[in-house]
Amino acid sequence: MKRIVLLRHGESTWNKDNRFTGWTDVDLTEKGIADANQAGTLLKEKGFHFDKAYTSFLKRAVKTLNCVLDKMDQDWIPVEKSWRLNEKHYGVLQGLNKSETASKYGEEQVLIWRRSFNVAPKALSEDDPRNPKTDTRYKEVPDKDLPRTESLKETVERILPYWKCIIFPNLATANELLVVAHGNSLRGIIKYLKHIPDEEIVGLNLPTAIPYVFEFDDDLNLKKDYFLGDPEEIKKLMEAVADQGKTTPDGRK
Ligand SMILES: O=C(O)[C@H](O)COP(=O)(O)O
Repeated sequence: MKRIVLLRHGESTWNKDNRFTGWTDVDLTEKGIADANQAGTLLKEKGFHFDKAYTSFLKRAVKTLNCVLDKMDQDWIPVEKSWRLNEKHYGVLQGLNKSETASKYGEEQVLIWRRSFNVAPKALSEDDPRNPKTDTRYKEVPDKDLPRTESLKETVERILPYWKCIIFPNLATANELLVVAHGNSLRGIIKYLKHIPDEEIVGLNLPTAIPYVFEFDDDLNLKKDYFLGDPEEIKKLMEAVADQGKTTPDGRK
């Protein structure tokens, strides 16, 4: 049996503030660090031994990975970072509060921006200081590949070459791989792995720092997938993520 664990980063400062983040490079909160440490402890308890780990160019994912590996005493394993594992680019929504955006444009519209497959938010203008072309970390990436906004479809299109050519082929020799990334970049990978139809992906919300295990047989066919943790608790966490796009995200009337 071979396993790949997908892990969304721990709580970030903009998760806490309920802001659209995308490619903005915000840090983990104290809680986010604690969440990441807890995920590492759980993975260690469950006996995982990763051959290699992958993460994005964004510090909330990189730091989560570092916490996890430290808790597992596996700091030494090879780690590869790729811009292709970055979060979905949220265009001009980046920095806006999700509830305030729902009050202004409606919850339905925010759901489309957050969870639909085909719709992308309005793109950053070329002269916007947040345009990734001005960020030195992406200097090796051809400008045509650098997003100013993305739908989930476009996010999947930039991730899949990396998944198919770099990550997945490793399972031929490795037994266990870890991928630490983001809510929507991981939704894209999960959609691909589980053949989730476009119209059903809207219902998938990933909680922060909960390991999601994918088991493959020796012919690399997917056999089983499951979250590590209490199913009731995970369901509540997923609902809370979905509710972030409501006008009253904490359930107040
Ligand atoms: O970019 C973001 O805002 C988060 O990483 C994911 O947000 P979402 O759950 O609103 O897509």
